[in-house]
Amino acid sequence: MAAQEGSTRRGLLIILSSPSGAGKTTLARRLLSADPQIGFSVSATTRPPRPGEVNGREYHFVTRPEFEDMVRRGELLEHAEVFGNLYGSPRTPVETAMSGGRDTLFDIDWQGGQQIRNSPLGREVVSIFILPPSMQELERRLRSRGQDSSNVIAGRMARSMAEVSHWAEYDYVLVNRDLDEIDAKVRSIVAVERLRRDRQPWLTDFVRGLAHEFQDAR
Ligand SMILES: Nc1ncnc2c1ncn2[C@@H]1O[C@H](COP(=O)(O)OP(=O)(O)OP(=O)(O)O)[C@@H](O)[C@H]1O
Ligand SMILES: Nc1nc2c(ncn2[C@@H]2O[C@H](COP(=O)(O)O)[C@@H](O)[C@H]2O)c(=O)[nH]1
Repeated sequence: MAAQEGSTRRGLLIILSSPSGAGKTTLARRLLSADPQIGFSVSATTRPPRPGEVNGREYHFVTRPEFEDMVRRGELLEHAEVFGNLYGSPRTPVETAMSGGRDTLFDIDWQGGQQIRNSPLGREVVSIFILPPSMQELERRLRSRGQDSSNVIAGRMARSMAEVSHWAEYDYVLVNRDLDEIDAKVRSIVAVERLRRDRQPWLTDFVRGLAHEFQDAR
């Protein structure tokens, strides 16, 4: 029987990083609603919830001791301290999705990106860094989000170039000027990455089938 297209592909790990406020969360929501093959990695964090955030949807909100227990038990694929809070990506949902051929989207900082890239799962990583069109626009976006105090916004702006300094570690780097434009670019990246030869293991059997057919016809 002919090999089935996509039958044994491992899911991609799509990592989005950027300075805070450049638009990762907004972009992630768009991608997830447009593509049912992609699931979101819901991080654990010790940060308190923002208005409207729901436990288990945006984040798993945990205490510092609970987070440290998760680290000790090896339950996190990566973890890092960002803006004074702990954040980490739970391992089990990602591994389950990967082996079921479903892709996972991460909204994580450069430290998390580095850890996953350097892990045994690194082969399946597609990493995308999002730049703001200008620092002035970045600050405007942080303010317009209306969810952080002036102090928090000042702290995030102060650390923004430290995050940007890791841009060259990523496979793709995009400037988020227009949401429709960047959304289309990210979707193209995902589509092309799914088509890489090493992500289509069924092709080996398919080509073997072509060879048999060729022999039989001679
Ligand atoms: N292309 C864009 N043009 C104008 N506003 C945008 C654009 N992209 C995102 N925004 C707005 O900028 C604000 C910050 O975006 P978002 O929360 O997605 O950033 P983020 O990178 O996820 O930040 P954080 O790292 O803090 O979670 C939001 O109010 C969002 O609506
Ligand atoms: N290394 C990780 N970074 C993470 C994770 N989840 C989120 N983040 C990053 O933290 C900052 C701040 O996020 P916010 O929701 O408090 O604005 C942002 O850069 C996120 O990408 C994680 O699991 N690991």
